[in-house]
Amino acid sequence: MRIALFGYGKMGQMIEEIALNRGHEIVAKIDESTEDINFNTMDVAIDFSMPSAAYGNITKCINNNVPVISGTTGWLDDYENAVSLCNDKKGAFIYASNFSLGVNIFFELNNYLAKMMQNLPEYKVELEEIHHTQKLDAPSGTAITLAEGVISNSNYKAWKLDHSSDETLKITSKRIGKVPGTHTVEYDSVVDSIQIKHTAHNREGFALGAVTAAEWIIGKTGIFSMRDVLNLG
Ligand SMILES: NC(=O)C1=CN([C@@H]2O[C@H](COP(=O)(O)OP(=O)(O)OC[C@H]3O[C@@H](n4cnc5c(N)ncnc54)[C@H](OP(=O)(O)O)[C@@H]3O)[C@@H](O)[C@H]2O)C=CC1
Ligand SMILES: O=C(O)C1=N[C@H](C(=O)O)C[C@H](O)C1
Repeated sequence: MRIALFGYGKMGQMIEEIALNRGHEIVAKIDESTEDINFNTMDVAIDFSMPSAAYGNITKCINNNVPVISGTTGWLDDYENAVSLCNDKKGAFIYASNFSLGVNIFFELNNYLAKMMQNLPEYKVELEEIHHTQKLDAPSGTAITLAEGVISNSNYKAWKLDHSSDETLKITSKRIGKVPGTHTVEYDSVVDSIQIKHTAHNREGFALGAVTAAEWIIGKTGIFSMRDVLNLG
């Protein structure tokens, strides 16, 4: 498979290593906004760039009939526009806030736990995410997906960074050293607490998931998720 990398930073480089090990070819490494891209050379594009760049990269790929996998976070105000464009152009697109197998299992666990807790008002739920100090967005995309999972199974109407009320779910973001990504969901009551936690030890799981998604999307048309790729139901 001929892969173009949009974004050749920490994730782009890790994806390159895994893709080469799986027998793929990297045909472009794009690290800045440019008009000079030959879309005919690529079978699939993988975008791990920057919040300000992702939407532009994704739309260019869709407009040039290239299936696109995006893991960039912090651009979701434009997600529905990307979906509309992809549907209009009969393209193929996957966004995931987190491509790792472990986190996608954690998402399922979070939804299941939220359903069990939804009629237990004595427990108050909060989320925490910890990432490296270079991260540009807060809260993390993964924390937003977790919050959406809690919200869709509870009376909360929205999430809020660093604040909570009866209506808003609190997300705390911490930026520490080189932490690859740690997410915790905690239900706390006067008598006890229940915590579920995912800790990434490195970036390999994210990168392997993105390459797996790129392999999976070839030949397909539509908007997909990691649930589809991993066949999680
Ligand atoms: N979904 C998931 O599983 C994961 C998502 N992420 C997300 O992926 C994104 C990238 O993370 P990471 O690799 O750690 O970040 P880095 O900062 O290490 O890399 C981002 C790269 O994008 C480049 N870039 C800047 N502008 C453009 C552009 N217009 N087109 C293409 N590339 C551009 C930067 O170049 P320069 O330095 O020259 O500006 C940089 O090399 C983040 O949004 C992060 O949150 C990260 C890990 C997992
Ligand atoms: O920026 C990162 O590094 C990560 N970003 C993603 C997010 O915002 O959830 C995924 C992972 O946690 C690493």
